[in-house]
Amino acid sequence: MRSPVPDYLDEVRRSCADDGDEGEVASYIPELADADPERFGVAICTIDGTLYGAGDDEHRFTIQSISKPFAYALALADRGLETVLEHVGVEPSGDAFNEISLERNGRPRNAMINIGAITTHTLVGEADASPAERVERIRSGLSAFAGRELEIDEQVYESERSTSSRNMALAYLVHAQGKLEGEPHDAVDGYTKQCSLLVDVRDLAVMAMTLAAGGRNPVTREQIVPAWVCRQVLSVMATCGMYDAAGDWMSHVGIPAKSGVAGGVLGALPGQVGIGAFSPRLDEYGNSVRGVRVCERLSRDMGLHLMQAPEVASHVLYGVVEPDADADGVREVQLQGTMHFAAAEVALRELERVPQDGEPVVVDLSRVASTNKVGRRMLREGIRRLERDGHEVRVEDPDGLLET
Ligand SMILES: NC(=O)CC[C@H](N)C(=O)O
Repeated sequence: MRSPVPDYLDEVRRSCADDGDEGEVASYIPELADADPERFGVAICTIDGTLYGAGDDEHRFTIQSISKPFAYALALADRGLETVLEHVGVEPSGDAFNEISLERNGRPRNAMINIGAITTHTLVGEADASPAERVERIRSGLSAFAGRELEIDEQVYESERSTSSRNMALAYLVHAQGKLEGEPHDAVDGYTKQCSLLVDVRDLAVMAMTLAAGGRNPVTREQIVPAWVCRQVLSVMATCGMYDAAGDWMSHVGIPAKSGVAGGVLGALPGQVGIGAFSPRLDEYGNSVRGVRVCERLSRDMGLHLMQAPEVASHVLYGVVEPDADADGVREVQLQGTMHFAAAEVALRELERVPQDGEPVVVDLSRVASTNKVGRRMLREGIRRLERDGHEVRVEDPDGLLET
């Protein structure tokens, strides 16, 4: 059998291209104005590292603002949440990406808009790192997310550097507020290099899936940043990733995402999928028109909205064997599925129904696919209480789920 997924992705790409060619290629960075507006690629990466691509999926473009969540991730990993929060907030700005969005205490509102991203750039690496060391930490860190060595597009870098007065003004403003580490000029120069890293949509899909998989690159299997960092980054992406269109995006598409002015869009759905899309024409917010369309289609077709309530709790119980129905007369509670808080609560209610007759009980976990920390703790506590009530409890746990 040939998997239908590539055919589906091709079809999505084609229909999103057919839906019109609105939007304008970014031109405030002179080099970007030369981009071929018809280029259009899309890729998705699954949690086991399988990659599907369609269209111009190997065409390289500069990452631009999609570097922001990853630089934020590295800053969090290198300097810790507290230090990063002292310099950059986590509130949506509702403003355009290059606005002066400062809180009253002088802190940029979030790390997804330029003013916050330039500040975040200076927090990557050791506190006393030189500007060059910082850029290299970012280049190699983003490469680890992508699973290959990324390079800077020198032409785009030079082009943006020659027109970066606005970013320079933003950096000086943060500096004046005492929230910028180092010199404004170094911050903007390094940030511009960070934005000039070259990627294709396959890279974006892997980078997105790494964020969506708690920091483990699904292809290289390397743990790039701790899981708490990804949770923080995805939260800020969900609320601030699409600039002033962030609320509309979250309710409509429901996937934490980030766009860049070169035309890239990255979407990361926790635990499920990483999406990369690219097409240079931008809408009024600076988001790729076709990239946005692709994400809308994928979300709608595949049920990827983050706030779509999952069906879980009703399928926790595989069965209960009453003692008289079983030849050896032992009560058996058979569980299945994924044991997180809601599922374990259902399981505990079933254990609560076991009569206090001092008879042995089997808790069968052989059909349980996985547990998280909370699910494990709750099940262990249920078993402890059954034992305390005088039951001999045998736990069938062939995969050692309760031991980890
Ligand atoms: N939205 C973007 O992608 C902006 C990134 C660009 N390098 C800038 O700072 O203006």
